[in-house]
Amino acid sequence: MEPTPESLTLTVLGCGTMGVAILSGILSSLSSFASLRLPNSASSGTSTPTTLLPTRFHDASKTPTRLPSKFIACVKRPESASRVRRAFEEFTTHGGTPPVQVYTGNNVEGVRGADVVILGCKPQMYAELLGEEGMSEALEGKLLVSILAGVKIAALREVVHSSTRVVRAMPNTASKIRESMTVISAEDDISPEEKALVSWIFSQIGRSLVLGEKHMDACTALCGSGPAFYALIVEAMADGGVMMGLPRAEAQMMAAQTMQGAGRMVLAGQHPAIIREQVSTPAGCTICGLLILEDGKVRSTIARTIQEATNMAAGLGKQ
Ligand SMILES: NC(=O)C1=CN([C@@H]2O[C@H](COP(=O)(O)OP(=O)(O)OC[C@H]3O[C@@H](n4cnc5c(N)ncnc54)[C@H](OP(=O)(O)O)[C@@H]3O)[C@@H](O)[C@H]2O)C=CC1
Ligand SMILES: O=C(O)[C@@H]1CCC=N1
Repeated sequence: MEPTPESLTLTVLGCGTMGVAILSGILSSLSSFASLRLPNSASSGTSTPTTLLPTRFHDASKTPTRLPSKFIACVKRPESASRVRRAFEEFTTHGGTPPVQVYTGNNVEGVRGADVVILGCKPQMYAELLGEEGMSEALEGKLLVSILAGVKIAALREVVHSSTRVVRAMPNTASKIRESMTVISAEDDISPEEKALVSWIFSQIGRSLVLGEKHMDACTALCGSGPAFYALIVEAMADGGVMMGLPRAEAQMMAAQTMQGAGRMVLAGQHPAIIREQVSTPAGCTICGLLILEDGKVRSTIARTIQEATNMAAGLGKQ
């Protein structure tokens, strides 16, 4: 994927589980864009974003003028570099160009080559990474998008160059299949073009919305940790099916597809309480099951799970 004059280089500084998920989602989005491009636009030598972008969630009127088309991933260990390279193999171009350049132990170089940097290390490590010799200069004038749980914009600003703009985003592992829910938080120093770029990036890999930073810890619990919580519920539903004689694989698929269906009905505008009432036939089996859930305080347990995970998220990243 050759960069064009309008294109940007995106570096993921600390490319582990989330970095790979985000880059895979973006690469997958860009490859479906490439396959959708009209022949004459492909031969014109330009890659100006058009409404042909295959984004389910992006408002085309807010497409930034420059989009990422070159990618760098920074990791610490050589074995991670091999894992990251393997993860992106499927996006290798016909000419054999690797879709992502992987840097090991050379963060400053990776950031120097970037226009936009996604910070994807563990929360406790940001000061070490951003404090490396030469890093402040490498980040000068650039946009830094932190996906770190619990680390505030003000804390990040303290360790970067004064001209670096900092945005927070909280995506989840479903970025990889372009079904993330990402919450973005930015302050007043971020230009409309930069906001559009961050929204574009995360709308390639799912839905995104903007909220004030005071909500970020709750969003971390709900969106960031959410896949783990829902996975536990899917397992529990499947276990119930297995208990009643269903084969495991089929029970798991039924549980996951039914969860997706319920979620999509809510996204389509149905209130969860209406969904619940419509399924609950008088004297039927659904109301019987719902009462068991209420007896087990499942509603309160799940709500308190978000409460506790939010409190925990708030404490992450403390040195
Ligand atoms: N996991 C999740 O579901 C979510 C996580 N987050 C946040 O995303 C961040 C990353 O999480 P996750 O992807 O799970 O973590 P990982 O541990 O999988 O990834 C961290 C990455 O940072 C790299 N790294 C560590 N030290 C350095 C260094 N000195 N130089 C360069 N790279 C370095 C690691 O490289 P190496 O492998 O070589 O050690 C690794 O690739 C966290 O801050 C977390 O709060 C947010 C939403 C969801
Ligand atoms: O558990 C964690 O700390 C990270 C942040 C959100 C999801 N995983």
